[in-house]
Amino acid sequence: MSILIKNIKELLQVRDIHVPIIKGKDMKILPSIKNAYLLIDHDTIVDYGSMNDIQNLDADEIIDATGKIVLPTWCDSHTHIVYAGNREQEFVDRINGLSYEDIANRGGGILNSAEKLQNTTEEDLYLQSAQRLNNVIKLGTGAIEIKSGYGLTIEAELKMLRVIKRLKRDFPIKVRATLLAAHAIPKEFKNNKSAFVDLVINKMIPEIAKDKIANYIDVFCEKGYFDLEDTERILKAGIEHGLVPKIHVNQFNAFGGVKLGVKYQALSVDHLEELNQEDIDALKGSNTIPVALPSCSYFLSIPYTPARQIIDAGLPLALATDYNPGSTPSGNMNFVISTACIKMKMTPEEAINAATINGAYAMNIGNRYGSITRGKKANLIITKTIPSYAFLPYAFGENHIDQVIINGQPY
Ligand SMILES: N=CN[C@@H](CCC(=O)O)C(=O)O
Ligand SMILES: [Zn+2]
Repeated sequence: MSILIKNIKELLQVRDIHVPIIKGKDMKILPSIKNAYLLIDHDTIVDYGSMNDIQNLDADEIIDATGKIVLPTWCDSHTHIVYAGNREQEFVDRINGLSYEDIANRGGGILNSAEKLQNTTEEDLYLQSAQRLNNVIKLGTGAIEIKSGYGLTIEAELKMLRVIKRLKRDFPIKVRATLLAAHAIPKEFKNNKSAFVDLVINKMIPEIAKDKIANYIDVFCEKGYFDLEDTERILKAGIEHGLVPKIHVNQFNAFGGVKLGVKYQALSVDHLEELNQEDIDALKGSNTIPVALPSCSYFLSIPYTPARQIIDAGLPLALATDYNPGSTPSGNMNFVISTACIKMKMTPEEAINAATINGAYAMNIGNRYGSITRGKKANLIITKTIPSYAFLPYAFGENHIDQVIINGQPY
């Protein structure tokens, strides 16, 4: 089955040679072809170019994209979409004056979601999560990372990871799985955190790694959750079991988590709402990509990750949703891109690079995802008729997507 998309107003993120990561000033460059065509064979991009150079290309199906822009689907490298129920009551509590920290201290927050998840059947958890995944694909996400972390017991963490495995099997997009056993300290371990860290290291990581059900190891490195010593112990254990670190750091406090992540060659360090010069220096010369989650800052009214400081220091930056029931009940990458431009002063080119090639890097899937390159997966967004690609972040809150193509098939 082949598809020819012709008369494309502008084809974005065209890279003849695969580019693994985009940093600093280069993030301002978004290569494109105006008045373009793109040819798909089965699930793969096989050719593209200017309509002026098109040579009798034949295809089983032709899509006329006059007035429309075509770009690679979003690569969302940080989500928690497998969760049970919602936390809108906590949202109302925050409106009425409580902080995220106050709610967590009262036994709400992550512990609230863990209780809900433990009391939800695996089938129901799958159905709730599948609905969210289906929705985000329609919003243009073509590759996604999903974390555990609302289980907090071996059984419940395994339940989450099995649901992720089933989503991977049942949906056509690329799914990567992360073990985030150290997401919060369960009530039973309130006064004995080190016993919980021991459980994570001695039982959870070996058991889960044995099933080869996760790709990454994550820790919520934050005051009141897991400190540098806990994080280091967990990362070491994860690495010993073949898991690559990808961590939550600097959401509320900066105290050396970034440097620690770099020391253990984390693929990414995520959140970074609080960031100091020492963190920036640690990232320089490393292979660790910083990941910003602007929808989380928006929802919690906390600072935005200082994108300008990061990019102007010559570093790369990826953008992701953080879709979860507590700090970001939205998986809309289009909103992330708008918010990055509006609130973090990223240019549309920087935001699109951050959400495609750099998002793919943050999941280590750049060889097949993130750009329009011959041989990469035909995962594409076809927009509605819009005046330019800057219109995508500019006209925020509206859906500009006409069609999503996943593995060469309209979704
Ligand atoms: N900060 C840690 N984890 C999630 C929020 C979890 C929750 O509140 O349920 C995050 O990335 O924002
Ligand atoms: Zn998160």
